Amino acid sequence: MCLLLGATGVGKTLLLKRRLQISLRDGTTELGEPPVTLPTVGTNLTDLTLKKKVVTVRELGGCMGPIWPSYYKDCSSVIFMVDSANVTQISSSCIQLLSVLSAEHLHTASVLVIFNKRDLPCTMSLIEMKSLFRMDDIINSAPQPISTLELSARSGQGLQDVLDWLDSTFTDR
Ligand SMILES: Nc1nc2c(ncn2[C@@H]2O[C@H](COP(=O)(O)OP(=O)(O)OP(=O)(O)O)[C@@H](O)[C@H]2O)c(=O)[nH]1
Ligand SMILES: [Mg+2]
Repeated sequence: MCLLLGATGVGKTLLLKRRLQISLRDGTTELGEPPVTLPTVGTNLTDLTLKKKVVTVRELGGCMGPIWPSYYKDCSSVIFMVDSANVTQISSSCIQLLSVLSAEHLHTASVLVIFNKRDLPCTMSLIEMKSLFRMDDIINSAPQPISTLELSARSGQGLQDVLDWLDSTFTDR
């Protein structure tokens, strides 16, 4: 089981919908306009078919933040998503990420931090976002292996890297 976490509106549901679209189209054609998403109130379970496995991803709505920890058991990997175009959310996202990393049940989980919405003109670069998050310090002090990626769930750019990360994470186990 992989948990998909992040503040409300960062693009978690769109990421899952895009992935399902790609698997239906065999990854060959343009994705087109993004499907409509509504804020996730509760959780959203999606089975993703990877190269070697089917992995269940559980999105937890951003509005569920206070009860995220009740889903941490039995989870082997975590994707934490950030909206790179929303500067007002950076500090709260950083605190949320630190709290996820310090959760006892997640100490052995593999973690991917995704900086989403790279298609927007106001988005900060990966280097800027990592520096604002002090990502190098976080990576050095956290018990988990942490990877970072840039994504546009809207255009699909970077989506293959997310799938490759999931593939390698679930193949190694
Ligand atoms: N431009 C742009 N918009 C995006 C991107 N990803 C998501 N969005 C938009 O952001 C809004 C929120 O996306 P959701 O996927 O519903 O966000 P969420 O993280 O699931 O939010 P909660 O379920 O409330 O936690 C929607 O209007 C999406 O179309 C992106 O990469 N680029
Ligand atoms: Mg959602």
